[in-house]
Amino acid sequence: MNQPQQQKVAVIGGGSWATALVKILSEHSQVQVRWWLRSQADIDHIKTFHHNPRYLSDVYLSPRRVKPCGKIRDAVRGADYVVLALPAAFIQEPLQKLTSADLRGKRIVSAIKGMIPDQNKLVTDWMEDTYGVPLDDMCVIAGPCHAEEVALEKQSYLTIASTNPGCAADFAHLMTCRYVTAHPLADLYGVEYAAVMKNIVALACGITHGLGYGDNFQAVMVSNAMLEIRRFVTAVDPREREMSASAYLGDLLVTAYSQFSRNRLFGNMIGRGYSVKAAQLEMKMIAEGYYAAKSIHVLNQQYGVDMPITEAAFRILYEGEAPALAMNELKGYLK
Ligand SMILES: NC(=O)C1=CN([C@@H]2O[C@H](COP(=O)(O)OP(=O)(O)OC[C@H]3O[C@@H](n4cnc5c(N)ncnc54)[C@H](OP(=O)(O)O)[C@@H]3O)[C@@H](O)[C@H]2O)C=CC1
Ligand SMILES: O=C(CO)COP(=O)(O)O
Repeated sequence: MNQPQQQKVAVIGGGSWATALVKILSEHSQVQVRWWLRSQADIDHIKTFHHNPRYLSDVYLSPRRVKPCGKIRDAVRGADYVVLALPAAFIQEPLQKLTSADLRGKRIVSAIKGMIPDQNKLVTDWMEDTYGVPLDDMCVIAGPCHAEEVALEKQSYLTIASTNPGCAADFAHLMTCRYVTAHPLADLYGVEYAAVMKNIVALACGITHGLGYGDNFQAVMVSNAMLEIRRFVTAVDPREREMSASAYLGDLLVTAYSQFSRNRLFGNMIGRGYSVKAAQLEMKMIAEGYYAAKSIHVLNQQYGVDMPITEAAFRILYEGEAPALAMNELKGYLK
C-alpha cells in the first residue's frame, strides 16, 4: 500500500451516509477531511459542538481531523480524493460550481447508490462525461452498510470497486477501521448498477409488506430480484462476476430486510396506501429507488431485459397503478 503520509479527502454532502463516511475516514490519524455541507447553520453547529445536528447526531466528529465548510471549491482544493455522498438527484447543483480543472489529478469516489435522474446515467459515467474524469481515477463505495450501524460502530463490510486496482486498494485502506473492513473489487459497473437496482427491489419489498404479504413471499421476491439484477447487469456489461458476493447479494439483502432501509420504508408507506407525494413528505431522508425505477425502466428500453419486479415498481410509482393490482400481476412471474 503506497499511501503518502497525509491524505486529504473532500466529502460532499451532509446527510447520514456522508456523516458515517466522515466518521470512518477520521478514524485514521493521517486523514484530513474537508467536509462540504449546504447548510451554514449545520456547519456552525458542527464547528461548535462537533456533531451533525440533523443526521446521526450522536456521532462525535473530531475537530482536529474534520473541517466543515460551505464553499465546495475550498473543500476540493488540494484534495487527493473527492467523495460524492449526496443522493444522485442533488449532486449536479453543488458540482456546477466546479470545473474540470478543479478536479484534475484527484481521485473521485462515488458513495452514491443512484443514477443522475434526468440523464439516466451512472454517477461515474456522468463524472467522466461532464468533467472528463478518467474512469481509472474513480471508484465506488458499495456493500451492505447502513449509516446508522456505522454510527453504532457495528461490524460492517464495504466493497471499493474500480477499474484501477491501485485506486480501489488505496481507498479501501482508508475505509478500513476497527469496525469496518473494506475490500477492493475490479467490477465498477456491475457493482454500481447492482447498488442502484437493489433499491428498487427493497422499495418493492416494502410495498408487499405494506400490502400484507409475508416473509415467504418476500424471500421469493428477493431471489427473483437477484436473477433480475443479474440479467440486467449482464446485458449492460457482460463479464464473469460472482453475484452472491456481498457487494451484490449482501447489499440487496440488507436493503430489503433492514429496519434502517429508507427504500423499504418508503415502499411500505406506498403499500399501506400513501400516495408517492405523501410518502416523500413523510420521509425525512431520500429513497433512491424512487428515481432509479424510472432510470432503469427508460434504460431498459434499449436492452429489453425481462424485469417484472422493476416494471411493477415503475407502474406503481409513475403510472398510478394500484399497488395491490401490480403485485397481484407480479405473482404470476415469480418462481
Ligand atoms: N444512508 C445510508 O445508510 C447509505 C446511503 N447510501 C447512499 O448515499 C447517498 C446519500 O444518501 P443519504 O446520506 O442516506 O441521504 P440522506 O437522506 O440522509 O441525506 C440527504 C442529503 O441530501 C441533501 N438534500 C436533500 N434535498 C436536497 C435538495 N433539494 N438539494 C440539495 N441537497 C438536498 C440533504 O441536505 P439537507 O439536510 O440540507 O436537506 C442531505 O445532505 C444516496 O445515494 C444513498 O443511496 C449508500 C450507502 C448507505
Ligand atoms: O445502501 C444502503 C445500505 O447498504 C442504504 O439503503 P437505504 O437507502 O434503503 O437505507
